Amino acid sequence: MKAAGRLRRQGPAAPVRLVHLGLGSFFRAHQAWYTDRASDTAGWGIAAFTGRRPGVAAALAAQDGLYTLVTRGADVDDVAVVRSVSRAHPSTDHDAWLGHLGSPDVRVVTLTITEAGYLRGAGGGLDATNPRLTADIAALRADPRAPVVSAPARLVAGLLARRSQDAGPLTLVPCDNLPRAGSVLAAVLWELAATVNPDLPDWMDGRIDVAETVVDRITPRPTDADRRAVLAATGIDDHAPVATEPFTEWVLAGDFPGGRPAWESAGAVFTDDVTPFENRKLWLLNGAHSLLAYAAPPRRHTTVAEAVADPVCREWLGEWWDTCERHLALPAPAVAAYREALLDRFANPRIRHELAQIATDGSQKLPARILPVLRREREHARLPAAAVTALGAWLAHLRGSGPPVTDVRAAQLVALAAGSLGDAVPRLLATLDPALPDDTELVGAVRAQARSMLAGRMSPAS
Ligand SMILES: NC(=O)c1ccc[n+]([C@@H]2O[C@H](COP(=O)([O-])OP(=O)(O)OC[C@H]3O[C@@H](n4cnc5c(N)ncnc54)[C@H](O)[C@@H]3O)[C@@H](O)[C@H]2O)c1
Ligand SMILES: O=P(O)(O)OC[C@@H](O)[C@@H](O)[C@H](O)[C@H](O)CO
Repeated sequence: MKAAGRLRRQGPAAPVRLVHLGLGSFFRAHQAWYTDRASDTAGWGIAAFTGRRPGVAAALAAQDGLYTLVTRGADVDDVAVVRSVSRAHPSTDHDAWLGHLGSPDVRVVTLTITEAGYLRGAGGGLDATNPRLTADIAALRADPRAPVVSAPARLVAGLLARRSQDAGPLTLVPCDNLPRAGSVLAAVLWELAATVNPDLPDWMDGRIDVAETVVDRITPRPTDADRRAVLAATGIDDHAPVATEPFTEWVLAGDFPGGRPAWESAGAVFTDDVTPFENRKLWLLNGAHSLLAYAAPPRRHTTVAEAVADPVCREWLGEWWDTCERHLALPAPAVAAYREALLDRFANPRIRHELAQIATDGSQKLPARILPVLRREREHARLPAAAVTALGAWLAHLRGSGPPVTDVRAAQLVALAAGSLGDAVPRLLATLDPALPDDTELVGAVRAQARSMLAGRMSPAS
């Protein structure tokens, strides 16, 4: 039997001019893919750093940064090697991080650190109660080169290194599913910079830009089956393949004073205002995902594709999308086309997107995906059934329905969810938005929904 091959680079990697933090699956299916496909890819190599665990960095480093992207259509796979990652580093390689951020060659930093990684507090600024963050602040005050762990502190450490080298303008591009992720990042970063070193924000002004962006490509966590599929298709034993869907979108707004790859040559769209795209994506796609993540497991579904094959789940989606549509500033035919395409994307039988993965960190996701539409509806005195279903299902989830709770605030949320449902509902809604418990009609409806789910009344209809 022929031995499996390994991925190796033939020529030199592109020079590092981009840095990425959060070397996970989505970055490899999206930002790295756009950079690989850009017309000037030869001039824009990426140094990518893991957020926490070193595994992917080690696997990629052993393959010279190369990996296979499997683009999984409803019928067939397209398999291609992505070459834009020039260096893959574990998060612990702090000297490499400071070296790249301090380099005048580096002009852009992209981020996928999850919604929780921004360490926002209730008011939108930094979560000053986060022990990781307070430890990082103390470390940076003592030594700007001290190894720090949280994403905002790593960025501030990198900016201190950049200032010491007078390395020129830099644009940060946060690619997480957050409304106005650029503003969110700027708020926490400038606040943290001021806390660590009072002179730093002045230096950052005018030198550090933060772009706004909308990213879209459904990319489930890779599995051993993906690795076997790549081996069967190519004869290569890729230790870090990623499988994704054919659809992809990247909308950006930013000046990029230090330059950037010609991402538009790979299909990215540059605009002045991402808001209409952002609302369409976060509400219609991510909102629907979160609705299904909590409401579909009690009907014994484990993936998005299974859920959308169920007429009851599709009816929830239809209700949710009708509700969102009232508040989208896009022409009706465009929204209709997006909805139709979304149903096909969700139904893709060859993308195994686990509802349990999407259910992670609901405390961070629901405020971005469900609450903006809910608030707009309440302003018109309407009680949107699909939003109530999502919130009731989340509450039921925190009381044991569906997959185990995985959330940065899991311990607190599970404790708040215990006891009488009547007390638990306002307590939990307050964690999403302190104003919600005052809406007695909403509280009553969410309570009834959670009760009905916990009583099993939403278990399989047939
Ligand atoms: N997977 C998708 O379909 C998709 C699509 C659009 C946007 N996104 C965004 O990308 C993010 C990552 O998704 P993924 O599929 O790559 O996940 P992943 O688990 O494959 O990778 C996540 C990366 O983020 C790092 N990370 C996690 N928590 C962190 C923290 N608190 N601070 C710093 N780094 C942290 C991890 O170490 C890892 O490198 C999502 O949370 C989402 O905001 C994902
Ligand atoms: O990646 P998360 O954890 O923020 O959310 C899970 C999914 O809703 C999300 O990844 C979507 O698949 C993605 O946003 C599609 O572009």
